[in-house]
Amino acid sequence: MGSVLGLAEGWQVQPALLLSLLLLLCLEGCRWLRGCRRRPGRSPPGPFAWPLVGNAMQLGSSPHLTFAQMARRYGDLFQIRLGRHAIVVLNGEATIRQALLQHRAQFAGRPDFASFRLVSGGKSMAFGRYSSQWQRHRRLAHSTVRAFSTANSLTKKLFEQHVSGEARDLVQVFLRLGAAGSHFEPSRHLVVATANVMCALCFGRRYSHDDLEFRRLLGRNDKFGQTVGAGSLVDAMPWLQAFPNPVRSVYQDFKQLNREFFEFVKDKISQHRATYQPGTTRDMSDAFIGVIEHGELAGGGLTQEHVEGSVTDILGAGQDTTSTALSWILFHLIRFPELQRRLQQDIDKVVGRDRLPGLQDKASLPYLEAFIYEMLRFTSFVPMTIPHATTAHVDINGYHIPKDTVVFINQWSVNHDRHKWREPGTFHPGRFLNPDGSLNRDLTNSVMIFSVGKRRCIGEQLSKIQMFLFTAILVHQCTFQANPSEQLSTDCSYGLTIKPVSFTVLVRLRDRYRGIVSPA
Ligand code: HEM
Repeated sequence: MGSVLGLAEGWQVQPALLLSLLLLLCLEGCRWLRGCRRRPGRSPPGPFAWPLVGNAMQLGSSPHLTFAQMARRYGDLFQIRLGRHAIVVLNGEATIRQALLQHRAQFAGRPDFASFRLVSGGKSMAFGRYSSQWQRHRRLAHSTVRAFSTANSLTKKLFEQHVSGEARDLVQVFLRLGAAGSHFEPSRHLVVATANVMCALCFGRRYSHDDLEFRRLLGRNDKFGQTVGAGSLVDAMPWLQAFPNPVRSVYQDFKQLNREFFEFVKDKISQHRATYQPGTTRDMSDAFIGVIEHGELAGGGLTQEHVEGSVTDILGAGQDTTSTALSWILFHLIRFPELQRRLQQDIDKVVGRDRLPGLQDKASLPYLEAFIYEMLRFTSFVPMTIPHATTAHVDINGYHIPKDTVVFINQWSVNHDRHKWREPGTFHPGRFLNPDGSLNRDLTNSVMIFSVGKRRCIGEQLSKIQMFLFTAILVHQCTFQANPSEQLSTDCSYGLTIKPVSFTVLVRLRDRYRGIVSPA
């Protein structure tokens, strides 16, 4: 009955819909013909773009791979169209560095996308357009992140304690879940663990792994990434919102999850405002309230809502990325048991069995660092940066790019460049070690996953500490095994971050209980 009614209603709106589509098609056709006639000689090359949809049908399920293929044909800088947007795609280390470092300000914009305006209550720094106010916002966000993590040895120690506490808790959760020798899905617990690290910094509190409301709040990271990731059709083809289709559903989920996430943060910030005491900084929320509402930036263009915007940005960006990194680390530990054994041997030799690994051990564990860098390179799990836009006309590689052009930056292409990496499709941590076993810093620095230039990630140092400590503590305490009834596949779901398809693990405590981590 419901479906018959639905069909009848559908038929009533269809003529209007068809008319609008036809009109759009005509407008697109005119624009396309004009473009063909007027295309200046120095426009970047690129594949033929169809009216209305442009190159949308060619992107496939992994646009970064498609772009790398297109780069072989058109060069490292080429142009595509998605719906009504001309998009310049940058590939390869030289071209990306030239754009983002030699023309920093010109490539530091963000597109004026409707979805971007919804993030963090419309006051997002990460998705905000480039301006002098944005620069003040970014400086403040960056210095606040540093002040609670790597600014000096004291803040570093405090941060280490937060991460180490979460890693210990995670070991207990894993041992509890695997107590009866059962396999379980680890990813959602990695999300809670990393979100807890960020909640400790932002609000001075953490949540239980069993807190269903917290888990629900964090459980839709994929919908966020599918909407704002490069190649998303949500903003490129706004007319897709006019009738039911998968793009519209993803966008509806995106709107709701942004609302809920922002409300969660807003609630915490209002509690902080109510109990705020000048001169006392309990956490990042207090730090933002202090500077924006009571300090030197009061009345300086950043408003109260920038407090909520900044904290939402940091909490959102901080948990999705780092938890995805940890998922890929576990994935590679079970995929390559021999590498896991080598990591355990190294850690046992340096740390012993009577204490947990800490940051002081980092310099003595080059293979562990190499393993993490190889995970970053191999997966390139933020394959494309958040889309950029040009803030002015710019000439690069002999091509002219007009102001306000959307720019996609293909980090994956840098990490899988055959001229730079031997067998880039092979997982081989040893590539990052010098012949004497030390870490090759030049090579680790050239892995591109945090972007470069004015939009470079502000959480890089903080997340590197987390990746090291979580991995070291998990591997020191536990052995991870794949589920023999599961085929481990390197397939992944594409978005702003690419995630492994769901997999389960078996976790065993390595030693008898020695009082470091309490038994399950
Ligand atoms: C392994 C973990 C992480 C990776 C791989 C990563 C990667 C990235 C990338 C690729 C961008 C986009 C840069 C661009 O558009 O050019 C970015 C931006 C950003 N990241 Fe991260 N990130 C990570 C962790 C974090 C953490 C822990 C935080 C929080 C402290 C954070 C906060 C941000 C913010 C606020 C931006 C926006 C910067 C801007 O637009 O100026 N990220 N990150």
